[in-house]
Amino acid sequence: MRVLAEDIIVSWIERYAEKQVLYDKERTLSPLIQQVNLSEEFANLDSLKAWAKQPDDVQLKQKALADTEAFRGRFADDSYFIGLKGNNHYYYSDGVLPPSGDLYRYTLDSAKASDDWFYQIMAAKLDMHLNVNPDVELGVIKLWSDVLIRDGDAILGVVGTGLDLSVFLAQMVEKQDIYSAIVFTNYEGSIQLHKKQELIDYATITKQAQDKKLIFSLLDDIESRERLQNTFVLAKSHPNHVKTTAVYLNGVRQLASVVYIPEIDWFQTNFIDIDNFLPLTEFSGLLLIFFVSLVCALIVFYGLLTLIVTKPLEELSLSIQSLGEKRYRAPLLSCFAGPEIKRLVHQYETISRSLLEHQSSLEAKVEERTEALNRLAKLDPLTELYNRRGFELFMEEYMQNWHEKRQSFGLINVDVNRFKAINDHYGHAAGDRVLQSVAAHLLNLVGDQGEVARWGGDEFLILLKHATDHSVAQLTQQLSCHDDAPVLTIGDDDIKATFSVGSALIQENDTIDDVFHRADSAMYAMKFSIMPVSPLTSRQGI
Ligand SMILES: Nc1nc2c(ncn2[C@@H]2O[C@H](COP(=O)(O)OP(=O)(O)OP(=O)(O)O)[C@@H](O)[C@H]2O)c(=O)[nH]1
Repeated sequence: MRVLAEDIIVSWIERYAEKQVLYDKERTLSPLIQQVNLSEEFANLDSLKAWAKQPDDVQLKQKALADTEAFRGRFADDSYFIGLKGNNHYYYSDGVLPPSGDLYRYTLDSAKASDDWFYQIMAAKLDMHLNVNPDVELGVIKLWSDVLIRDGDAILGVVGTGLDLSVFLAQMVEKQDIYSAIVFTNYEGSIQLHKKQELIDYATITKQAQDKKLIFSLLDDIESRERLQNTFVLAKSHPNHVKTTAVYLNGVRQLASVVYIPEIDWFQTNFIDIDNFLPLTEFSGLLLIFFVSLVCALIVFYGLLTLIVTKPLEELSLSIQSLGEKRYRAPLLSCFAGPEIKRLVHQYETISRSLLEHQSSLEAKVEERTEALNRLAKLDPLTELYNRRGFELFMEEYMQNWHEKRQSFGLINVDVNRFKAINDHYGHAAGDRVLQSVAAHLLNLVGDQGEVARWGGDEFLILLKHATDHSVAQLTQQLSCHDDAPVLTIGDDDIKATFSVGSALIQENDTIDDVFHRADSAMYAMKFSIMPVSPLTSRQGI
């Protein structure tokens, strides 16, 4: 805001100051410029030049003074002065003839400081010079326009007229409306017009450099002085155009606008206190509008960002999370989602779908394998009957049904007779095949009336559901009957597998062990009763 404000002020001041210079030229400075022009015309009077060449020639003097007196009325101050180099005489005329009756006032003396201006102007060959100088002899302070009397390269003297300084100073105070200071300086920066008269550098031409009151010394710091000096150089190269620079004056940051006025070889410098002239508070309305606009823009930006980026990414994140938690939910995209995000989500969906398919096929396979392993863990690999572990699960289930639903069951213990002898005689492989045929035989007998298991070695167990004394006895009878025993042909031999069978029916307060032991004991009772009469093969009659 500061930069903006200052830009506005600077460009405004530049325009204002340019206009003002033109205006000042017309109004304030035009009398001065006019006096300078008149002084130049005055210095060119032929009779004056002729007299100046021979200052002691009385006739030439009379002729010249007649012409200068005729000219005097054209000067605003109705006065003029003539200083002749030839005899160092100083003439002054303001319409009042001195008692001597001669316009001669005194003789200039190069040794006198008050007369130094005369010799300096000629030495410096300043064709035109404006000078604020007290006239000690006459006791007045005037703004003098000094012009050289020349005859070709030869300098014959200095003429000019004075203007009342107070008129200019009054006009400057009038003009000082928006400015903190208006300063007119000569070509080297000596202050010629200033509201504070004590700052005016009187008779600057005759002073030593260190004694001059320069505008630059008014400034607070070296940097400001250098900036103003550079601006003077710049302004001189662009006459009548305002050049600006920021400086510190009286502890305040000010904008100095400098313009060079070639007609009088002066600079006009106007200082303005920027902060005071246009404080930032003036911009508070603008600031408020800017702030509200900024907030609105941010809200719109946030909304768009949310719609285009944040929301779709959030959806994507939720979807990824759901994927990790195995409850996949496809991301829902609004039509505002950015094209890049849509592309990203689309790619994510493709990948996640294939991942899900792969995962579900893997899971199915794992489940299948687990089931197979579970089944295998409960099965006897040789006979494919339930093994001890699988059968125990059934025993638990049957016991539970007994306790909860009073479903009775019977347990039948079946042991192959003399199986060792089969093994020993026909070999282990043959023994395996006998066990397999026994298993098939038992399954066939039991059917869906119960479960069959290989308890270990050549020992099998049967669980008979909804059993009664009768059904248990009937099955036991069937198993014990040697005529119905399974026969396996190995080579020329038919091997008949006969069984020792013991059974028990669940009784009140029985544990499964009780039932098991009763059946086991019954089986052993039978085994001991029939041993060792059962034949190994039907043909051998062993
Ligand atoms: N071929 C084969 N033999 C087995 C298997 N498991 C156990 N056996 C054998 O079965 C035989 C069982 O012997 P015993 O317990 O004495 O049974 P048995 O010879 O029928 O004697 P009794 O029960 O008194 O009639 C042992 O020789 C075991 O090595 C098997 O999976 N396959």
